[in-house]
Amino acid sequence: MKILNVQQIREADQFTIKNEPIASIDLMERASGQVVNWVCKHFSNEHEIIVLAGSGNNGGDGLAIARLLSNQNYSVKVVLIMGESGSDDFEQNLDRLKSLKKVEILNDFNFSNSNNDYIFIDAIFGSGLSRPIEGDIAKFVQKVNEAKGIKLAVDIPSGVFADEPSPGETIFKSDFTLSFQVPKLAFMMAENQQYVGQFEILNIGLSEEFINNCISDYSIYELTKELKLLLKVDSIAHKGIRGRATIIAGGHAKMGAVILAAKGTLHSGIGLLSVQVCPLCIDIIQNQIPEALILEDENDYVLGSFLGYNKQDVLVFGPAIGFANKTIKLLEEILKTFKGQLILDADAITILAKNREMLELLPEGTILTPHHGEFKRLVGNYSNNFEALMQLKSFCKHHKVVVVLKGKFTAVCNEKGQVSFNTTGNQGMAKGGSGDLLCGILAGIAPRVQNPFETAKLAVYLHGFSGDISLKEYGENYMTPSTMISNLKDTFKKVEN
Ligand SMILES: NC(=O)C1=CN([C@@H]2O[C@H](COP(=O)(O)OP(=O)(O)OC[C@H]3O[C@@H](n4cnc5c(N)ncnc54)[C@H](O)[C@@H]3O)[C@@H](O)[C@H]2O)[C@@H](O)CC1
Ligand SMILES: Nc1ncnc2c1ncn2[C@@H]1O[C@H](COP(=O)(O)OP(=O)(O)O)[C@@H](O)[C@H]1O
Ligand SMILES: [K+]
Repeated sequence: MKILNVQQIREADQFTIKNEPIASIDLMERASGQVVNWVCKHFSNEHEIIVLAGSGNNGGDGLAIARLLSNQNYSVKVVLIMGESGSDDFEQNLDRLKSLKKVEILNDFNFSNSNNDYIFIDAIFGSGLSRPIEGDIAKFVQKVNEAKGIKLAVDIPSGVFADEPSPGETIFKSDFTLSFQVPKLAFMMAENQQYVGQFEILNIGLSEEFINNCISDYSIYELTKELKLLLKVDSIAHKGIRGRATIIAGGHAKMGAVILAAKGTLHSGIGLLSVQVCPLCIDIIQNQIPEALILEDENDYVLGSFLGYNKQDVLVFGPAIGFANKTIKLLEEILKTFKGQLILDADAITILAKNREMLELLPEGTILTPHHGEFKRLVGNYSNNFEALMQLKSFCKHHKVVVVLKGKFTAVCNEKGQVSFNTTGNQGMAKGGSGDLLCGILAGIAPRVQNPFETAKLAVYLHGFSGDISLKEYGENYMTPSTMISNLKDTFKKVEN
């Protein structure tokens, strides 16, 4: 699903109006109708509706929504935030609303009576917001934020800038944002989560042709039939064609990361899994993961032996591996020689950040999986996710690699600076070991997907999906990376069918 910027959305509106053709007021009616359908589906007409309308087209939507909900027998009041004159479509909708005579139109609202059954619909500002909300409007928004009731934003919460950090202090806090046709980039930024709440994309029939032709670096990942086919196992398959993966992670007394990654790889369909381990840790792997072949390191406490790896399709290097000189040398040797798919996580990323000359050795198409702390070590500090995104794009373009920047809405970026956001996953995954499991899934599917960007997007999706099943099954506190491993079962079943 493509993410478009405000300028592109405006052009899509205009293109649709001209070429469908449809009058602007009718397009507004169609958009408002979609909001009303959504409200009717989710909330009964026992709720009291308060529409907060600005004077632009977002306000025009609000007035149309008020009329249409009233026609569906909801009790509706409208608060005009900026007076009675506005855009042409606003004024036309205000006339239509007045002639209906069923909806009370106010210039202020007494919030003291509001209760949890109230639904406040924010149609103050939409994508036309051009400066922070200030003065009386800010005070009003503040009051709504403090009031009891369900909060719902039309298109975008008032005060959120769609394509850049929102500069204002006062921003409408929605429980739900019903956005027209395409998601906005701002929705993918974790700092906006408190304003956006849960977002839904409503199809308002803007020209598909126009949207398909729009160029955008940003999209939201969606599983397609083609992607599912990549994971299909041929009926005459043998282990050799399902790929060979080696995990180089952990060290003495740090075997948890290895086990989580290894199980992730195995349960994602790899043909042959090898694990490089210190001699003292061999028993742990053999007990925990009998399927794994052991590559014995010559060091007792850290990993440092270069073992060739020339038959391997994919190598994972880094989780809990530490920073011993031998380990750094091993990574350097691998960067210089390994020809398959390399996946670098955790300590490997910190090693690169501290030994910057090694960054120049990164093979094209390497997948790196930093969380924000690790990514800042690579690119320097940033203060919001928009800045992080710019750093992400320039890092990937410069080094010709794929980076999985982990967090809420994990961003996967390729060497062209194209970014795909993931919407599966949840807060229950914020536990040590989740990242190790992701590395394992990446390695498990990489040999079959055969493309680092597609591998990374799909693995992040599957990882989050198993997290979502775990959330349902065990709850956000009880769930662990280990429950997610068991939930890979249902994740893959879904993909396979
Ligand atoms: N035909 C179309 O173009 C469609 C537009 N739609 C709606 O139109 C919205 C965009 O409408 P507009 O472009 O009129 O923009 P808005 O409705 O967001 O309002 C912009 C108006 O507010 C003023 N303004 C901006 N920031 C302000 C601030 N901080 N304080 C005070 N005033 C401020 C602007 O100068 C402008 O007059 C979309 O979000 C969507 O809800 C939908 O009806 C779908 C169709
Ligand atoms: N609030 C959240 N919402 C969605 N996903 C999350 C959230 N918190 C963590 N995750 C996911 O969990 C994983 C955590 O990885 P990481 O921080 O590397 O963990 P570790 O190194 O401890 O294994 C990432 O894939 C991240 O996207
Ligand atoms: K709004």
